[in-house]
Amino acid sequence: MAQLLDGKAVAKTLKEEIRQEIAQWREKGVQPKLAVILVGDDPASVVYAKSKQKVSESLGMAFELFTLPADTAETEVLTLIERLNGDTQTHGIMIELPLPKHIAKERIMAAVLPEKDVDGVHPVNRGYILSGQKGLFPATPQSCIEILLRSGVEIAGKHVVIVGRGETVGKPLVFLILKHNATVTICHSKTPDLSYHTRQADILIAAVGRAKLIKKDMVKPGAVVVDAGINEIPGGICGDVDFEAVKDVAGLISPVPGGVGSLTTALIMRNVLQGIALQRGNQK
Ligand SMILES: Nc1nc(=O)c2c([nH]1)NC[C@@H]1CN(c3ccc(C(=O)N[C@@H](CCC(=O)O)C(=O)O)cc3)C=[N+]21
Repeated sequence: MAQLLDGKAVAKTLKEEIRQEIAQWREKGVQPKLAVILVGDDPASVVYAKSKQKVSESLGMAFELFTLPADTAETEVLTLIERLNGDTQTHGIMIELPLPKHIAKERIMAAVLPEKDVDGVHPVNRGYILSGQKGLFPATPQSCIEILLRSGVEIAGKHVVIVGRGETVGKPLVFLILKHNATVTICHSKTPDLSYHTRQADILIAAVGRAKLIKKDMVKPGAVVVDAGINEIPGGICGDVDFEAVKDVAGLISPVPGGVGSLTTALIMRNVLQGIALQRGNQK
């Protein structure tokens, strides 16, 4: 039986660090603040926005939710973003996705000031992750890195196989992993003989959004398995890894829930703090 990569325990330590850093800013007269824009009433987005509010407040971060009706014009959303870009009291801005169809997601994502783009979706930040520069990067790929490093798993020199090439997890993760000096293979739905590749992994990361895709015979004995998937199933959520089977062959494995997902909200908060540093020009 594999050992667990305990996301909840890692999140607790991470939140404590963030809470302290927020307290330090407040002592200096800066109240870190996150603004979230929710257009329409996508039920998952409502839950995620509320969860960010709860975590913000528990860490001493100010939070404001802007809820706009589903038929809000794109220009109106852009006007709100412009106002928040210019508001020195707001350090992080994120827009809950999906947006209603009449709004061009790309224009919205490009409108947020890169230094306030705590979701890491602005084209400039997507570029910085490639070039290895300081920037704001998406929370879920950062969560994969943090759960490994903070559980004592070395990344450098390992063969990391990522399954999934999505814009929010798989693709950005390639560059974060490379920065940690691992060798990276990226696989996806069109990869022939997927299990050949996954069996080569010292560290296997699943981020495809297909429930229990990764089976026992796809994992090298003793490998570290990180599950970044969140799939809704009757009665709850499950990951991209068939946990019950894979736990018998892996050396370490992250559960869902209680794994990678436990860190993502905290990493949004850390991005707000990173954003403050960028906004002040002292690249921290
Ligand atoms: N519009 C939008 N906003 C988001 O914020 C958003 C999104 N879409 N799409 C997906 C990602 C992922 N994300 C998570 C946040 C918290 C947990 C979390 O706290 N998970 C707990 C379990 C929570 C439960 O039991 O339901 C855990 O894994 O331990 C997970 C995942 C937000 N996202």
